[in-house]
Amino acid sequence: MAAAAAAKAAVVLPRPVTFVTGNAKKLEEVKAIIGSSIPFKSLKLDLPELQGEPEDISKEKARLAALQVNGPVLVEDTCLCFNALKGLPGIKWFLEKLGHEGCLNNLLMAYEDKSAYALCAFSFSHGPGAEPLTFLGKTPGKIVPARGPTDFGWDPVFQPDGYDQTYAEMAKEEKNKISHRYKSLAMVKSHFKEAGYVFQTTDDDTN
Ligand SMILES: O=P(O)(O)OP(=O)(O)OP(=O)(O)OC[C@H]1O[C@@H](n2cnc3c(O)ncnc32)[C@H](O)[C@@H]1O
Ligand SMILES: [Mg+2]
Repeated sequence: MAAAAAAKAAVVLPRPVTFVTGNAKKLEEVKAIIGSSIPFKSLKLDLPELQGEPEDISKEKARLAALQVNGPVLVEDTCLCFNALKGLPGIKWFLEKLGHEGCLNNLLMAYEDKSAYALCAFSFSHGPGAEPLTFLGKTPGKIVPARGPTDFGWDPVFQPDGYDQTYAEMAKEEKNKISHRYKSLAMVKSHFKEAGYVFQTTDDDTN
């Protein structure tokens, strides 16, 4: 009886979940962190990004992605936030216009406080019209003059607390154990475990 009730309550989702991003470096990390724990495939789409709080940007990305994909989606929005600037600059266009490295340091020149945090907001939507769930992962650190490879965004200028290397200098596996993205995805994975979603295979299950 109890088993029948549980079976009835299970949410059935078409398999796989689509992770929508236009950022190849993000995708690499997400693949490494999710592994085989959630059946997912990726889709490269540049979704319009509103300005606002990271959680709201992420939710809106998930709503748009679910409509485009017509199925379950994961998206994420990541920002680098300076405590001296009350959490700004955060938004993507600000970072892209200024450049990720020298200019970010210059921005903080007037301030003693170089502390910052990397914030990752993953959102999951069951499909078009479903309200997205959001999972926030935050890693504190500080802004330093750029060190290390420059192949992923602001990694060279962000040094997480408790480390003497920047994200860029760390081995990928090391970053993926402590990063904002890792923490947010740990919550996503727990959610999938607890929710006990049942995945129905579709023709689209190519991973
Ligand atoms: O399609 P989406 O997933 O939105 O990809 P995006 O490149 O637009 O990504 P965001 O808006 O979330 O990211 C804002 C900026 O931060 C950069 N970024 C994101 N995650 C990062 C990380 O872990 N390390 C360094 N830079 C990162 C990214 O390259 C962007 O320039
Ligand atoms: Mg984006």
